Amino acid sequence: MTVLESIIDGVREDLEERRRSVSEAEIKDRALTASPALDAFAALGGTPDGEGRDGAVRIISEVKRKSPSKGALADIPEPASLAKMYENGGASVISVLTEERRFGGSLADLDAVREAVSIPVLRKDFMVEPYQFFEARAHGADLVLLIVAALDDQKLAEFLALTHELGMNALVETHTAEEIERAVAVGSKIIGVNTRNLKTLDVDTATFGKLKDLIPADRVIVAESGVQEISDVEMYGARGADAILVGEALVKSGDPEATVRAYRAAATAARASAKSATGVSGQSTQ
Ligand SMILES: O=P(O)(O)OC[C@@H](O)[C@@H](O)c1c[nH]c2ccccc12
Repeated sequence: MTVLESIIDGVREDLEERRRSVSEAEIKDRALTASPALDAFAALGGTPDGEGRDGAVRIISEVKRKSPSKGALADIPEPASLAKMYENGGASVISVLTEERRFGGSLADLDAVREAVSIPVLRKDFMVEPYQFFEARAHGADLVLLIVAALDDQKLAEFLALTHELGMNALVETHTAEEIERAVAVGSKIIGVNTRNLKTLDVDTATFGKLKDLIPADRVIVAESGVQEISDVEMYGARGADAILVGEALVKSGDPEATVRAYRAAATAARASAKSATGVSGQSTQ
């Protein structure tokens, strides 16, 4: 069994427990009466036809207590105040892990962050049942994560449609050329390349540059995972990331606000200079 499969087994068990206390009818009702979702695609710099982008590299800042690969990262007693610091530093989206067993997150964290910030919020979890999409919306999420490696084509299409019906966007996460092809084919507007392999947990940040050109330029392209220092965000920016998802480096930083600000500026500058060096949109010479 891969790590991903064993995480999903736990997610399903926890989900059945929640379903026993809040029925599907009830959670649907809460989803449909929640205040409307914010436009995460626009917040990440997306435009309808890919034209007129401003060239800024956005930072998706994550509230992450622990992970299966790294163990405990940070206590985060107040996710709301961390999220507020991220927002003040210029984050474009806040990602909140809601998976409990391996990542120490919860829907209560999502509620707290939603209350605290006015930018879009991503519910970061392992989405395997329609119930979770209603739940995400009911708890104020604007964006959900869809992990291509965890879904067959039919589920991917079904879940993307449900996400859009609920007024949300999806960050569709890939790790291989084949997964990118599937994400593109289903019409994903926001596509992430996770440089961490969720089956083995190995990180190789070069994966982003190798795969990025397979994603059409009218999609919002997100580099995910593996940022340790500012040179990593510069590399992702130079390789043409529209946005970068950062967890560990921000939760461990003594000054999350300044770190987000510095990452955004450095990635944007690196992207601009790579672009002017080659004359080709967002590509480096390698
Ligand atoms: O802490 P990092 O290396 O900056 O990674 C953040 C984020 O990309 C990572 O948390 C992540 C990416 N995809 C996921 C899927 C599920 C859980 C977590 C993730």
